[in-house]
Amino acid sequence: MSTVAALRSAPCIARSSSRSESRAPRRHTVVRAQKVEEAQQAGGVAAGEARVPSAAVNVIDTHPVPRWPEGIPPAMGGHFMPSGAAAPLSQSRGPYNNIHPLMFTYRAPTADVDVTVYDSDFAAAAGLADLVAAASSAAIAAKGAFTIALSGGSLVQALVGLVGRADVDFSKWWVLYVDERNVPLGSADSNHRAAHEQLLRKVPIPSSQVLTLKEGLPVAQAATHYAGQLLELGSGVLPRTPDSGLPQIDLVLLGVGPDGHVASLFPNAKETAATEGWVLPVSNSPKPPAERITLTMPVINAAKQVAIVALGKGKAEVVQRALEVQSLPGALPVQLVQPTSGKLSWVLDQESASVLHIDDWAQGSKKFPRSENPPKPAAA
Ligand SMILES: O=C1O[C@H](COP(=O)(O)O)[C@@H](O)[C@H](O)[C@H]1O
Repeated sequence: MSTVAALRSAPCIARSSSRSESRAPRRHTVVRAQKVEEAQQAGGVAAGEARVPSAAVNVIDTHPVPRWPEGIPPAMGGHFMPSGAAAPLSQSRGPYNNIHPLMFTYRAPTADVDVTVYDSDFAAAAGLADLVAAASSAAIAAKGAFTIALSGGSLVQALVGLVGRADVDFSKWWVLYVDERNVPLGSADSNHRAAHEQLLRKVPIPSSQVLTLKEGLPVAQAATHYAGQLLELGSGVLPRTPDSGLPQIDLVLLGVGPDGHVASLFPNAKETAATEGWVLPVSNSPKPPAERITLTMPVINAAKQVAIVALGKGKAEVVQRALEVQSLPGALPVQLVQPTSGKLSWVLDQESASVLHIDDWAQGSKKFPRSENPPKPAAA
């Protein structure tokens, strides 16, 4: 197995075997992540090898045409031939050759990814609470405030582990929404309502520090208004990234839909490809309700830390696709979540991780697409 393949498949894996009554889950590190540069320093990868398709997952070359003289990278849906080389670029001129190839691009991740598998959803909620508490303490120590962006959907149920945490200074929190449905805040469809019921009403966060959607506006105006609220926070609470001037949220908590959507960034939607703007309107969400506002992918990726929380059997398939099968860019928005300089963590439980091939990762044998992997030798 080449080092390249090993590195491509080497997020930091930890399995938790916490008992449900324990707040601090026991963890057992199975694989330690190794950054490309570290491997190069250690002589594991020749400098030229860290190119496309490279040691990093989700890399797409964005050079002008001809872009992939050695074939479409597996990250773009190309595949390996039995020799191990990428399949050659197709010359066929089918009906789809008007697709704009640069609408979606993947970047090389700059940081390690860690994946933690907890024994149960309860243990995952406790682990998530630890992760949030640590991020909160670090931010408050650094700037006296903590900004956290919450998703809706099933994620909010995993936030219950935060209730009653005496080590968290909720008075310094600023709560934003990763996405929100353009409905009244009291609606059963409102992400704010769900977060309020599960967490916000149970912890002492000042209500003025919870940034909610302005009700009753056309969706485009609602998005602009929400972006305005973020701008008004000022850089003491919400610093800007030095290079791009994007807001740097301390912690973004994402759920992931079975179709791979995160926030309200849906597969192959134009909002998912947006490279500018902080908050966008979505007027035709394939998942009801149709009208939403959403942070953009660049804002999500500018965060100091991002955690993707996927729990339960219903998430098993998308988790496996996201972590083990490269999709065409944009087809699985969760694969576009690659913090520019921040850390990315996956929080899973046994059910959502049930179809992952984690043992293969430890051997560094993961190759995309999964079906191209050689069969494992039968156990003696
Ligand atoms: O519509 C939404 O869906 C996603 C995923 O929700 P889940 O219930 O399948 O976990 C969620 O993350 C997003 O915030 C929400 O608006």
